[in-house]
Amino acid sequence: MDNLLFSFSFLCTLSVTFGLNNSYDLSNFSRSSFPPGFVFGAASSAYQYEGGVFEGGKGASIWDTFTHKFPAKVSDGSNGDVADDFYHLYKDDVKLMKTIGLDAFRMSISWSRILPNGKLSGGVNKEGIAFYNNLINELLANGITPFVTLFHWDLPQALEDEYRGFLSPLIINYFKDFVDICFKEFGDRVKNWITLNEPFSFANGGYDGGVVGNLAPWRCSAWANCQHGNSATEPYVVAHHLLLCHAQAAKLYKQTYQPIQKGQIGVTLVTHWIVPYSSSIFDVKAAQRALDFMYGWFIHPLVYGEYPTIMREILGHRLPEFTEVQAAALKESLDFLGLNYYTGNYAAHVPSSNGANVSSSTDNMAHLSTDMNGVPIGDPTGVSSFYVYPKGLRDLLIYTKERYNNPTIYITENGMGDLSSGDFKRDTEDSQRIDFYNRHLRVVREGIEYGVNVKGYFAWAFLDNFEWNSGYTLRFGLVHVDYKNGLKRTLKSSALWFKNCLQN
Ligand SMILES: N=C(Cc1ccccc1)N[C@@H]1O[C@H](CO[C@@H]2OC[C@@H](O)[C@H](O)[C@H]2O)[C@@H](O)[C@H](O)[C@H]1O
Repeated sequence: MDNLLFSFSFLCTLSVTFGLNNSYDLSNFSRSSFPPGFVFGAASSAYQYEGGVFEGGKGASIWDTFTHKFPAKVSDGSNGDVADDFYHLYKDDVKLMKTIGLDAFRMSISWSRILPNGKLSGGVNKEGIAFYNNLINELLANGITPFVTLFHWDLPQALEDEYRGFLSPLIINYFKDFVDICFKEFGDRVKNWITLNEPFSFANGGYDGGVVGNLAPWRCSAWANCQHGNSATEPYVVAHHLLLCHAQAAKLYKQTYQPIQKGQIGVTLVTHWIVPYSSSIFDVKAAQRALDFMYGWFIHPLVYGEYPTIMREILGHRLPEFTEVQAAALKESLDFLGLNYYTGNYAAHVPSSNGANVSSSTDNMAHLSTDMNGVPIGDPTGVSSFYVYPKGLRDLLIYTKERYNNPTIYITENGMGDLSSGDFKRDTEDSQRIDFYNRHLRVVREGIEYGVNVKGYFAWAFLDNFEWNSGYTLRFGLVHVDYKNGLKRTLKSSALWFKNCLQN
């Protein structure tokens, strides 16, 4: 049994042998439950929060284009033109962060707000620089540490039009020019940088759509109902360029800025935890394949400088190669790993496709499901594909420690969505969200006790916001936003629960 499978099976055994079971003591957590200096935060992203779509000199992003050209791809036909109007309301929101007692706030920088047409040659937008300086200063003035994501999917439309965005290797230098400005302008105060948010989701959602649904720029094969694209090849090209963008950005930061600014840089990856549908070796192997195709696709190159063996075996030349220099740059690129975790899935073996309808979502030869013999993997949530499965987060943390050299980890997103009911009381008295956070924070603490090097935890999300293909129909926030009443903010029960826990 190869060592990957061994470690995966080891993990399954562990959860039985050591009684790491599913029943949780639901008592509230307190800061003292976690190591000194453990960071508690909440997260956001530019397109989902800011609004100000064309204010202050901002250029169009692919999400501005996608939501305006294809409103039917968003369940309520909405867009981020206004969103939470964070662009204008951020000072009040920072005060709410302080009221809750958050240590940190994860935000992203809109590339097209800094470089309206994506490139230096198009000019730097000074109003964009000013907005992020004001936001960063407001956070710091209120004792809140900014964690800044440089790319959270909102690519400048101009780069998509001129070069096809991340399908072109040219994107690597354009991304480097963009992050150079950010390090230079904000790096004296920003000490926690995340290059990319979920390269898996951008590559799968933007170029295949099979797992996360169709995200901008909405390319995939014709048989999957896209006008342009190739689900069998483009996700791997885009993912390769995303990894090279990350490596270049990290190299620039470490060589030019880190010695003076003394910050740290990492990347945020997302994965479900994958459980074999049965104890048959076929399903155990299918689960490992599914994990490698979602998580290993990115973490393996970042730790070992190469894609998982199983991906190379299945994909052959569909999977690009790293040069030795690129592999070395990847392996040196992480000060920390950001992990986004939402749910678990079962995986059952399926034979390889007969050559028809090949896609990155089915290359793993695994059928993913959220139930076993009709029994769901956990409590349902407002998101039809997300079930509450805290054990998966613990198993993921232990797996990452054992398999990927025990990196420093921040949980950069964890949370649950409710279907927006329109009833204020129902939407703000969110007891299931309290239970969700309590159960997931408990397993983070178990992971730390097991020796996993977790340094912080960010709730997704700080505010209810524009939830991509779900628009405003889903609410993930600790803070309620009333879209029918001037975007009024109200702390939900979960925000008050966090406040209580964080002050002890
Ligand atoms: N949404 C993702 C991408 C994803 C979706 C399904 C399965 C795996 C990964 N990831 C993070 O989830 C957060 C919650 O995402 C929601 O998940 C459920 C979907 O139905 C909904 O459309 C999406 O916004 C996003 O707001 C963050 O911007 C993003 O970083």
